[in-house]
Amino acid sequence: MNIQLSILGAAAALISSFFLLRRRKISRLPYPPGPMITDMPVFDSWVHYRNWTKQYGSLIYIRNRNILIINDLQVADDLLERRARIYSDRESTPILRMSKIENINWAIQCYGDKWRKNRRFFQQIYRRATIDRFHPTQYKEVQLFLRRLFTTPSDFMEHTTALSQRNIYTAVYGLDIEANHYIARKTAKTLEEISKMLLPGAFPLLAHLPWLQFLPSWFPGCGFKHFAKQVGESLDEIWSLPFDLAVDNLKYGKGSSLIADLAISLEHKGEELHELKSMGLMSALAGADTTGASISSFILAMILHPDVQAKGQAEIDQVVGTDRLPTFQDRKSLPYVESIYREVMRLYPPLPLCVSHASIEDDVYRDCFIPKGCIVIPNIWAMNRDPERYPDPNAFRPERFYELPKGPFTGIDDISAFGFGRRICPGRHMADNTVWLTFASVLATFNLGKARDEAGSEIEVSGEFTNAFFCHPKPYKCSIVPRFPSAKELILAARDA
Ligand code: HEM
Repeated sequence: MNIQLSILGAAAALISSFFLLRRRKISRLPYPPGPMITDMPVFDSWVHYRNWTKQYGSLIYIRNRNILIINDLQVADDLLERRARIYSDRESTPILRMSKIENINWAIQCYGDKWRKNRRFFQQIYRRATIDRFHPTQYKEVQLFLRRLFTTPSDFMEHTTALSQRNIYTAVYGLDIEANHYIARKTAKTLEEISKMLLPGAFPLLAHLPWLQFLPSWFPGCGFKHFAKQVGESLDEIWSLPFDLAVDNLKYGKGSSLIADLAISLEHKGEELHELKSMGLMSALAGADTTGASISSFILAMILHPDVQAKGQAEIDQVVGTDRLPTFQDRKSLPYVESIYREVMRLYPPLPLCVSHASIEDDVYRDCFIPKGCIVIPNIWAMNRDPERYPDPNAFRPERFYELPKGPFTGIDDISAFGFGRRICPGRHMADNTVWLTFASVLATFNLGKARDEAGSEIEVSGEFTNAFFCHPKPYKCSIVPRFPSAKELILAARDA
């Protein structure tokens, strides 16, 4: 017995000295090049990060903040996909810990069993094989969107927000929730606040003086404590409120829903019930703004590129005709529309800096040392504008996908707007369907153009985007008119479809 113990002890000592020696050896390697930054840029940071490439290359390490910025798709693929075991963690900052939102918002949960269970549960609902279950909701909501565009075209931005929110509330909770509903407003506000917490440079004082978190909230400079607490309470509320409504509706015979049906079947399983509620929360939180941003960017792109719009419309007229709306079955026959979709997602990724990943182990890449605990920022915006991969990268040119030898219908994971590796967006099949169907249906029925002022002159569109965590067009004006007389009938007839 004693001999066995000594052998085990010797083996353990050998293994730990091996790892110690290895760490010493690899930590002598240089870090990837990069600047020393006191305050990280908060606005247009993806542009700043891309501009650093000229000086430091596409892999940039900020040593005093332990932040790695990836500006290149190949590097993202090498690290976040192929070494996903190392790079699938999230950073747990003091502000996030204070808000206690990690417990139910698993998009920011650390890589571990809890996150794994939540994600597995979520994926069962949104996996590709069963994603068609959402088609009826998607048709219904897109048709409602068309009718609203027809009735009050100048409110198109509100209609876009409503479409992306309603799609989730109807599909998951069976609730008829408009954008001005308390739940929708609270969710949008909470998301805005959480995204503030996720910005690398957003709480500079706390980043420099982390011990401030232990002082009371009335102490000068500690207002962030109150903010964090209030975000935690808001999140709790939107975690429960729509869920309770959906369950009550089922109990009192007012209608069933995906989430309520599952809740009944999981009634006595506490942990799974928790995951179910988080599934609903995460759908609303992660799914609405991102989808809305893509649709808004599409409308803007069509105004600015009437030639592209006309080509998309011509393809639909030829393949679908003018007496019905496009369906998912038409998708594979509409390569130019697909190319428009891919180009919108390339140029205007709603989350230009993805959601930061973090590493759980020391690593060596291209002869450089990347330390454990490193925050990894995938700069999707820069990757999608890489001139080697996309010549003339700032031009909106769907032909770059249309003219590919294999055509535009490559896998959904080729759209790098959805992130990477084990953290890749698990709602992407749902998002892909909603966004595509909206683009195709709008092209089929409306002409989008610049609005005109009272004197009849075109109102210029700035083409500006928000520049913090989310990237979506700033408010702009637009003219939306049915393409031909029978388009009006098509839009209104869809009510009974
Ligand atoms: C156009 C629409 C969408 C875009 C561009 C988008 C993009 C993203 C991105 C970039 C991430 C981070 C991935 C990473 O860390 O590597 C993400 C995560 C996530 N998305 Fe989406 N998303 C969209 C729609 C949706 C929808 C509709 C849902 C739900 C139905 C959803 C649910 C989630 C969840 C739960 C996560 C967290 C995943 C995790 O941390 O493991 N997203 N999304």
